[in-house]
Amino acid sequence: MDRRHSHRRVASHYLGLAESLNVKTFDELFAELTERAATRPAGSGTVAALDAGVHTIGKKIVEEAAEVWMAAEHEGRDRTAEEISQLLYHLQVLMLATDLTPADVYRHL
Ligand SMILES: N=c1c2ncn([C@@H]3O[C@H](COP(=O)(O)OP(=O)(O)OP(=O)(O)O)[C@@H](O)[C@H]3O)c2ncn1[C@@H]1O[C@H](COP(=O)(O)O)[C@@H](O)[C@H]1O
Repeated sequence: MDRRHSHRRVASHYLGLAESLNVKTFDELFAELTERAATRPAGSGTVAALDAGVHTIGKKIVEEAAEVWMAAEHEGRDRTAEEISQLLYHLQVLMLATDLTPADVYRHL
């Protein structure tokens, strides 16, 4: 099975789960980003980040991690939660760029 077909299968699986929930979970966001990577819609920030490559994505992760730290020390719970969501997003972009799925990560938790 080629990589693009595999991405579509994963996306289809996760998008099915997302329909029954009111908030986006980690797995649902991953499904959405997987679909973006496979279909490459115009204007997608995810596609732009993937095209920029692992080095650029990695720098963004470091930046977002610092913003999480600063928010936690100085900006309160809501801002911290928002920054964590952005960090999770960029981690997922790195997972896609390195061909990792949530299952690959979960097996280490
Ligand atoms: N959850 C996110 C998400 N979190 C963070 N980000 C990106 O990360 C950036 C983080 O913001 P910063 O506060 O660091 O702002 P910034 O420094 O001005 O950002 P940059 O200009 O440096 O990218 C945001 O501007 C977004 O580009 C996200 N981009 C997309 N998503 C979701 O991912 C899905 C796919 O998005 P697209 O690929 O853009 O269609 C959609 O559901 C989006 O809601």
